[in-house]
Amino acid sequence: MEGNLSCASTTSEMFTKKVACPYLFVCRDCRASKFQGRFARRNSGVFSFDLLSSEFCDLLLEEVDHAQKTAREALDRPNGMNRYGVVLNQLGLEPLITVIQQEYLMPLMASLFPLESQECQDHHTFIVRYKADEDIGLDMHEDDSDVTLNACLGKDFEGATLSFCGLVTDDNHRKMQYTYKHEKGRAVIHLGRHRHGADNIQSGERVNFILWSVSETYRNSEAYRLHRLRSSHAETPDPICLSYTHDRDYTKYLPKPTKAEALSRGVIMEVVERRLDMHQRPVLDLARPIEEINSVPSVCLFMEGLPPPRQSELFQILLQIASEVHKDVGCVEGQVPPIIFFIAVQSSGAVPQVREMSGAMSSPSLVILDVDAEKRYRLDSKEDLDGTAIRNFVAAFRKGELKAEPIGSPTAQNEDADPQKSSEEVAGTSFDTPPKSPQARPGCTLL
Ligand SMILES: O=C(O)CCC(=O)C(=O)O
Ligand SMILES: [Fe+2]
Repeated sequence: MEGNLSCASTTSEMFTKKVACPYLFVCRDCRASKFQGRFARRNSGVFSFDLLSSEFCDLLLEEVDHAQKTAREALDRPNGMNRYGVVLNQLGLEPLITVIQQEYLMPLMASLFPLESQECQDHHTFIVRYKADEDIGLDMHEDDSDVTLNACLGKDFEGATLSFCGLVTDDNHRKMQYTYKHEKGRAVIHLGRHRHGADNIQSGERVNFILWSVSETYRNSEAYRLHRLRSSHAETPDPICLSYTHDRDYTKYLPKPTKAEALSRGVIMEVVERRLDMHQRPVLDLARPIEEINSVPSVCLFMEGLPPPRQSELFQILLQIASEVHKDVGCVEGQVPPIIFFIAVQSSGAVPQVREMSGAMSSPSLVILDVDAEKRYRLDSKEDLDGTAIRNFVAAFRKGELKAEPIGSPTAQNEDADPQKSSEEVAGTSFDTPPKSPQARPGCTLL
C-alpha cells in the first residue's frame, strides 16, 4: 500500500520511542492524571480531549483516500450501518492502532471505564465518512464495542454533530443528553452501550477515526450480562433519540422515513424489513428471531425433528392463531404487536439457546417466553398439541391465567419422557438434545 503512513509497520517499541512517527499525537501521555484540566467532561460518561495532531489527521486521510481510489472493491464497509469508509486493519494499520490502543488509550480507558476496559486486547477500527449523496447521518444506535473512541480527522463541514442519549440499560436511554460538536484532532470517548447517533451533515465532508475496544474479561462477567438488558420502562422518548432500526414504536412518534432517507442515515434495512414484514408473516422463524424477542412476549412452538407433514399441520394452526391474535390486538403497520409468534423447525441459529431458556424438553413443545420479565410459561407437554390446546394456552396467557416460571429454572424431573426423544414418533430426529440441567440465567438476552 502506498502512502505516507509507513510507520504503520513499525514495532510498538520504535513507535513509542517516537522514532518513526514523532508527531502523531497531541496527547502523548493519556494517563488521566496527566489529563486533568485538558478534558471536557460531559454529562454522564462522555469525555472529549485533543488526541491527534493535524499532521496525523492529514496523513491518515491521505492514506484512506488512496486506498479508496485504488482498492475500493476489496474493502469491506466499516460496520452494518456506515456504508462509506474503510476498516483500517485492511490497510495494514493494525499494528499502529494496537499501539494507539495499548500505549496511549489504555491508561485513559482504565481510569474512565475500568470495568469495561479490563485487559482490553481487541479492537475493530474504521473510518466513517459523511457527505451529501452518501451517508448524511447515522441512526441512533449502540456500538458493538465496550468502549468507543471517536476522533475527527476533518475535513471541512457544517452540521454532522453527534448526539448522545442515555445508556441502554437506563430508563432514560431515549432522553436527550447533549450534542457534541466534532473538531479536527479532537476525540470523544464513551461506552459502547451509550445510545448515540450522528446528526445530518449540512455541507462539506466529515471523516472520523473510530476505535472500538472489546474486553473479553468484561464480556465474560456477570456485569456484562446485566448491561445487555435494555431498559423497557423507558420514559416518553425525545424524538432525536429514536432509532428507526431498533425502536419498534418509532412510527408512533415520527413519520416513517422513505427508504432513501433511511439508507442515507445508516438504517439497517434488513432489521426494519423483517419487523415490517410481520404484517405479511405473523409467524417468524425462531432460528433468526427479530430483536424484539428480548422485549415482547413470544410464543415459541418447537417442532424440530417432527415429520414434515406434522410440522406443516402445526405451522398452519399457529399461523391461524397468530393472525387472529394480531387482528384482535389491533396490530399497527410498522409496529411490532404486543405478542410475537415463532416456530422452530430445525435446531439451528438461535433455536438451541431459546430452547434452553424455555425449558422445552420435547418436540413438539409450546412455550411463551417473556425475556424482559424473566418469565416463561410452558404448556404441559403431556397434552396433545392441537389447535384447541394451543389456542386455549395463548388465550389463557393473554388473560393472565397462566402460572409463570423464572427463565432458567430447572424443569420438573417427572414431567417429560426422555428429553433426548421427541414426545411424538420422530423420523430422523435432528435437533440437539436440550441440556439436562439448564443454567440459571434469568433475563439473558438472545441477540
Ligand atoms: O459519526 C460519528 O461521529 C459516529 C459514528 C458512529 O457512531 C459509529 O460509526 O458507530
Ligand atoms: Fe456508534
